[in-house]
Amino acid sequence: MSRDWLLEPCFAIDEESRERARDHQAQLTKPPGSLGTLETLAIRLAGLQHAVLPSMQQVWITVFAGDHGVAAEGVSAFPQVVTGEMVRNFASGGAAISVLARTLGAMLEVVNLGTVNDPGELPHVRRVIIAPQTHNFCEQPAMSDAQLERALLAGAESVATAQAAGARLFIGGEMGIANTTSAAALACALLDESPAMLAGAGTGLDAAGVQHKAAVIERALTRYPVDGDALAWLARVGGFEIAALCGAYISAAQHGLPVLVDGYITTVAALAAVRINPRCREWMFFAHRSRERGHARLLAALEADPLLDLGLRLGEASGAAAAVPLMRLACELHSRMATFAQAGVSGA
Ligand SMILES: O=C(O)c1ccc[n+]([C@@H]2O[C@H](COP(=O)([O-])O)[C@@H](O)[C@H]2O)c1
Ligand SMILES: Cc1cc2nc[nH]c2cc1C
Repeated sequence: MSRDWLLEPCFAIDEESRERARDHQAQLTKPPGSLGTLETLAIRLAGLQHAVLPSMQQVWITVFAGDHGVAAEGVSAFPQVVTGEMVRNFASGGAAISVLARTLGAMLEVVNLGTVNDPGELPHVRRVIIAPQTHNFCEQPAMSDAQLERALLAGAESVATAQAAGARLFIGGEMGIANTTSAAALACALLDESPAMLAGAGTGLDAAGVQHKAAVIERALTRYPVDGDALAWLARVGGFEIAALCGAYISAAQHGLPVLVDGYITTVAALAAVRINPRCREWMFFAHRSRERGHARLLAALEADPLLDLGLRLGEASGAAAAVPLMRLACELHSRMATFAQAGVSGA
């Protein structure tokens, strides 16, 4: 299986639509710039969607789920069986993201990439079982190159389905017990940062638990050569769902579909995607600053200014879903407000 597709160029941004959207904003009945980020969101989206009046009606959410061998190191507050149990909960409509997606009228897909207690065939769950879990990366690389390529491609497949369904925004979420350990290890490798800076409480570790988690990451990282690109590090310490998100972000940018990045783990996947194909950064919006320690450092590395800061640390695309109404409001204001001329209001 090839990975050459990851380096294909990203879709062109329509600068003319973006500039016409900027001019349009200047004519709306408000002091210029007074709607702040609600203005710049609409202007950026115009360039990305190739439309002076962008739309945020059709939103697609994929939650990628996978289990992690490093869970055996006692790095999560919850047992590993929760990953598979939550896949079932996503499917039956009881999870936070199920409620959020229904409320937003967003399409929700779950991709099971491998869970230790496999919930089997379920409605709205696509099965791309790579293995029951990754290897414990303290002992051996988390996955083989072939497994990495399969996971990256699973992300691209979700983007293709989203686009065929008419989505104007792609949201990726994740579910995987111990995946904050995997994400932190990957971030430490990519940013040359210490585990103490980037390892946090995850699902709810206490201070001693976080210290243990940082020590596990420290020990794991010393197993591997210091060099290596983002793909090498994804295979060494990543997760199936993190790799799938990375593939989705790159594919979305290549196919002209803007993405809204969720929380800590998804931001690490976004960082890996940008390292692999830097122009995909232009297609990313960042939803929120997670409570997880290190997220601010990751956002800074991506020069990202997230829309919300609500103290969320759930994952499963919940923070991104919470930011969708703001993106919708930005589009509605942009396309429905009266201009000074239409309303007979005097300009400055
Ligand atoms: O997205 C976040 O910012 C976030 C922060 C902390 C935890 N999580 C979620 O919690 C799970 C991983 O936590 P842990 O402690 O098992 O590594 C995983 O399913 C994530 O979706 C997510
Ligand atoms: C219950 C539960 C739900 C989640 N959703 C995303 N990560 C999660 C982790 C746990 C533990």
